[in-house]
Parts: sequence; structure tokens; C-alpha cells
Amino acid sequence: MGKVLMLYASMTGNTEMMAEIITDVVEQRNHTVVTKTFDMDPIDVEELADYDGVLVGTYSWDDGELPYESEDFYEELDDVDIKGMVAGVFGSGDSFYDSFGGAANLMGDRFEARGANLVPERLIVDLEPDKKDVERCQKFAEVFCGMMEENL
Ligand SMILES: Cc1cc2nc3c(=O)[nH]c(=O)nc-3n(C[C@H](O)[C@H](O)[C@H](O)COP(=O)(O)O)c2cc1C
Repeated sequence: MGKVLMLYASMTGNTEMMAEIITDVVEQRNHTVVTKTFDMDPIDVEELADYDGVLVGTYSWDDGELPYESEDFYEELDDVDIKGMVAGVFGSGDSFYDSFGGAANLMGDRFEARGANLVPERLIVDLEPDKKDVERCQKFAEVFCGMMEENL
């Protein structure tokens, strides 16, 4: 079964909730998930090579920008070969802002530019996931697993 790296940045817990919902589904499909947070754990982009898939969550900040926690990782993605790697990006934002979920979109753009095999949807949730959002997270996780299982 696959080995998945789950990375996320969450200041008030909304993106963390998404990460937990997604992780539950991935584990139910018998994959192993290693979870790291951008603010607490040392993360080396080179370690991506050890995984069959990567999930990256980030909340948005300051006009749809990445928060500082996930910025280094975003920059360093330019230095590694992630061509064909199965990846999914997600994050909470606030639809009050014009740049709703901008950070998750930036992260998705970078993965795509680097040739990753990205889950087509960048999963953006408005603040805390509600019941419908929980289902969206679960579906997103199922799509991610399906894509990864094709490559195992
Ligand atoms: C100062 C500040 C700036 C923010 N800027 C944006 C933004 O540009 N776009 C957006 O979608 N959300 C923005 N947000 C909202 C957060 O992304 C949102 O509250 C999100 O749910 C936080 O996720 P977390 O609970 O995982 O930390 C901003 C919040 C704060 C406090």
C-alpha cells in the first residue's frame, strides 16, 4: 500500500480539520500517512522522494498569500524533481477576501508547474468545514487515493 506525506499549515485549526478528515479516508484505504505541520516539524523537500503521494494544506494570508510557515517549502519545490508525483492541495480561506483560498491555489500552481500529477480540484473551504465540506474533503481524498493506487 502507499506511503503518504501529509503536510499542513493551520493557525486556527480549520485547515487542520480538513487534514484530519482527508487522513482518515486515506488510512481507511490502508495507506500509511505521515503527518507533519509546517510550523512544528523540520521539512526537507528532498524527503518527498520517499513517498508515493503528498498532500499539502495551507490557509491563506495577506491578499491570498502563503503564510510564512509554508513559504520555504513552496520556494524549495523548484529544487526537486517531483515530475509525476501524485499530489493534492487544499486549505481553508475566507470568502470575505477577493483572494479566497489564494495560498492553496499558489501551492497548486507550483506543483503543476513542476510536473506533479495533481488532483484536479484545489480543495478550498470557507473557514471551518461544514457538513457539505466534510463530504468534499472525503471525495477529494478518494480521488487522491485512486490516482496514487494507479501508480503503485
Ligand atoms: C490577517 C488575515 C488575512 C487573511 N487573508 C486571507 C486571504 O487573503 N484570503 C483568504 O481566503 N483568507 C484569508 N484569511 C482568512 C484565513 O485564511 C481563514 O481564517 C482560514 O480559515 C484560517 O485557516 P486555519 O484555521 O487553518 O488557520 C485571512 C485571515 C487573517 C487573520
